[in-house]
Amino acid sequence: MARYAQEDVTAAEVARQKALYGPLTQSIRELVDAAIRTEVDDDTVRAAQAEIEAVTARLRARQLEGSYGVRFTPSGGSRAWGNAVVGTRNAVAPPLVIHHEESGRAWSDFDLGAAYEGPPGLVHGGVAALVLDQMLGEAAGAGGKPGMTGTLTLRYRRATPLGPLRAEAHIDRVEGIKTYAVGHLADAEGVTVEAEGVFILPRWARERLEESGFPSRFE
Ligand SMILES: CCCCCCCCCCCCCC(=O)SCCNC(=O)CCNC(=O)[C@H](O)C(C)(C)COP(=O)(O)OP(=O)(O)OC[C@H]1O[C@@H](n2cnc3c(N)ncnc32)[C@H](O)[C@@H]1OP(=O)(O)O
Repeated sequence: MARYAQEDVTAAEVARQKALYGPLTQSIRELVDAAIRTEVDDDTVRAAQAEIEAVTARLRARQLEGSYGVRFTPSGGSRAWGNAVVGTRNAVAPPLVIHHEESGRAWSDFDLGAAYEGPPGLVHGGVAALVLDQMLGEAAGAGGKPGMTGTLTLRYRRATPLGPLRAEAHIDRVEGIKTYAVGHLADAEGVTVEAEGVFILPRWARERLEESGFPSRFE
């Protein structure tokens, strides 16, 4: 079963894999967008489907048993390459590159295309929640206070258009194992969705931290 794991891998190997899988993931994103928007004839669609199935079979020739998990590297970094928002190997993830500040701040400029639509031309509310959950969690982690989302509250102030967007978050306050973070999603006109959440270091992590120095911050 996938979980948090410590792996013995060099920085050069991580870089090699990133250079290999990053472009693969981007190609699959392009494929998803193309499948939504194509207007080619039926035979071309069927031929494309057969080719995609052949590629899928090739990739399945050798694969992990479960999901990717989160892997800690000897240098103290971590890889969450299957993550639904930032995973390097996850084409379902919006292409989010998140920047951090140790003061407990995170932000990202990104573009959401046709694959993230809810109402016509607008970002799906669940996708906005997905992005903001991660963004608030990253702010908590950047401040050295990571946790699982306990409660996340969103206010959709106005519709978010597909296209270029910015998400920002910061730690509002810390109360022991509970980190309160706030943030928002914005388009060029200003804020569209506001979020606040509490991120809690779960009991099992607290116990492991006490026992074996489980990393208390992610890099
Ligand atoms: C450089 C930076 C990189 C950053 C990388 C990191 C990125 C990561 C980003 C990831 C982002 C995405 C992340 C994801 O997607 S995380 C996935 C979505 N979240 C979950 O699945 C969480 C499921 N729930 C749990 O695991 C547990 O219930 C948690 C961990 C939440 C608490 O279980 P625990 O066994 O520890 O709880 P406790 O009973 O000892 O209580 C402890 C305290 O907490 C208070 N409480 C309990 N539950 C809630 C609640 N639901 N809301 C508010 N408060 C709650 C409780 O009253 C008590 O407070 P107090 O009475 O002491 O005051």
